[in-house]
Amino acid sequence: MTIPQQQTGGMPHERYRAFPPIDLPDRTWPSKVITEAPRWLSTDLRDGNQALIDPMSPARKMKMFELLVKMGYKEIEVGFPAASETDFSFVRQLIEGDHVPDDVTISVLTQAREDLIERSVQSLVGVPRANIHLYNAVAPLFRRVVFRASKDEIKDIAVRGTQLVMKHVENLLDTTVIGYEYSPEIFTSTELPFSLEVCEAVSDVWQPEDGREIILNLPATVESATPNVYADQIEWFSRQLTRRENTVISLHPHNDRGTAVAATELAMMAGADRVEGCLFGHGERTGNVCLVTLGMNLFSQGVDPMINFGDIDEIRRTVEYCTQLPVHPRHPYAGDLVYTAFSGSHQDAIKKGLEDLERQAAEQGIPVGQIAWEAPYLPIDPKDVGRTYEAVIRVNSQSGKGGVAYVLKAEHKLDLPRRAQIEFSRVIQQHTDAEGGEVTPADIWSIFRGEYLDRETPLKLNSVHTSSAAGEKDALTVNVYVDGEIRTLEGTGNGPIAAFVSAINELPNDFDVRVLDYAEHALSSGGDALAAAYVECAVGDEILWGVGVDANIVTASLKAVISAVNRRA
Ligand SMILES: CC(=O)SCCNC(=O)CCNC(=O)[C@H](O)C(C)(C)COP(=O)(O)OP(=O)(O)OC[C@H]1O[C@@H](n2cnc3c(N)ncnc32)[C@H](O)[C@@H]1OP(=O)(O)O
Ligand SMILES: CC(C)C(=O)C(=O)O
Ligand SMILES: [Mg+2]
Repeated sequence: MTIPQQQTGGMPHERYRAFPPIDLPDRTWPSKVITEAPRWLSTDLRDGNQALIDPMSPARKMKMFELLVKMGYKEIEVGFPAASETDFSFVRQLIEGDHVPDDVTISVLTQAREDLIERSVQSLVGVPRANIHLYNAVAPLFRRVVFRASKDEIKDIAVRGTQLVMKHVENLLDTTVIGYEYSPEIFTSTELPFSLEVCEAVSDVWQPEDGREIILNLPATVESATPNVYADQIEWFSRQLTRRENTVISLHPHNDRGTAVAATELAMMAGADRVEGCLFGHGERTGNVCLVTLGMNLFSQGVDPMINFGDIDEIRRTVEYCTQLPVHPRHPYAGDLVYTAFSGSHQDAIKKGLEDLERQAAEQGIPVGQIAWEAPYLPIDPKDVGRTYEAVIRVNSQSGKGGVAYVLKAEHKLDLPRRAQIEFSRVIQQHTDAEGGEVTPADIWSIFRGEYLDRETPLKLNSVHTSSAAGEKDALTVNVYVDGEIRTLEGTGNGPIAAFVSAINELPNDFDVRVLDYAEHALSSGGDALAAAYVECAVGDEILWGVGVDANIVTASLKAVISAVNRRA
């Protein structure tokens, strides 16, 4: 057999260069395990907002702020107040309206320019605690193209900016505790020793000590390497840095390569203390790292994210309202389809998994919600984020018996025997092949009723008169409509079903019925309980299942026999 040879994609890949590896042979992060949540900072109102087609109105910003507070974020970057009157007045609105809880620190971003720093500081008057966040780009490309400045001049922008922050916050210090964050923008594309040199110089100015931390935020402003490179950069930086005990190393990953979550997690393993990101990965270009995915990834590993994602749909709806952008239906943990299985083998495994959890819970006498989660294809229990199981299993042309059976059991308590499941799933398959698309639970129920419960010809049970033991045998008298005409039938047999079958086999219609299998179960408990009966019959040369539901189990069984007969082609 010849293996087909791949052809060149024909694109100009030679214009791009691989990112060189970091020389760190004794790296320790690959064998670390994340055991606690980092300090989180939400930049939804800054980096997220600056990248929206339609930046948030004050009302939308307030909704976002309230959501972030409610979820548990304690550090929130609320804007770039020197950028616009809208941003400035939103910060004022938060402070003057007393919207910032005591345990929440807001921060504002500024370039290292005195007028902008001064304006940013003014925006914070009256808040008990806030962080000023200053940035300047330090990477070679930016030094050459944007700033046209030498390394020393770039370092000087950072140093001077820090001095200016300290100068301008002087007047606030009586009423406000001011913290400081510095970002060497484009950290990941900058020579590590130079980033370190700039950060050390900034720290020399700020003078961190016990009770006076500095946040050094090391952004992947444009993600340009594999996640392991970011981890190496963070481990290298963290090891070299002086005053490490009073420095918070913060990550600010963007998602240009689609690997921001992975890069963040590896960089956390490499020693970072803090993570900046946005809900659902909003932010410039492909966005900032997604705080929902990061938090829920921790949760799914048994680590408390220190954020409440318990009503994921409400969080998603609020973010969609604020950003006016939709969350993808397959977004991890939150998308419409992420706890949904369409394909047959997945549905089968999920159904068995959920039943197994219920069995374990019953055995241990505790609610399912207290059992350690382990279910095929479902990394977390959808109920933990406020979803229900109803939406888990959905049926289309790729679905098998398990999904259909699951819907009938979950929605109508009908627990079909295995071969009946196979038979009914073929009925559904005919429907999906003919119509295409998804079959909703309502469709499934209507098809099921039409197929098994609602057919009334040629037979329809009118009433069961007697069912009594007659010696070894059961005797039965029933009134049945046969082709619309009422008839009283009598029969005997080993049990009421056999008696009924012998009676209908006496009819001139030549039904030729034999019972092959039988199952029954209660549908509900209590005085008005219903029972379901399933009978597999040979009717002439066809093998057919019938289903009957009734308050009386004997009547349910007879209805099931009639159901099978009426389904005969
Ligand atoms: C990676 C990030 O997300 S960084 C945050 C980016 N966010 C934003 O920029 C949103 C808000 N910004 C704005 O609205 C505007 O940029 C403003 C109002 C702050 C400033 O606007 P302008 O004064 O028109 O300047 P502009 O934004 O074009 O800045 C370019 C100038 O600032 C300099 N500059 C850029 N960044 C910085 C910085 N961090 N520190 C100091 N100077 C800087 C540039 O070198 C350039 O200088 P030049 O004019 O001498 O060539
Ligand atoms: C301002 C900085 C932290 C930034 O947003 C980035 O580098 O992406
Ligand atoms: Mg950013």
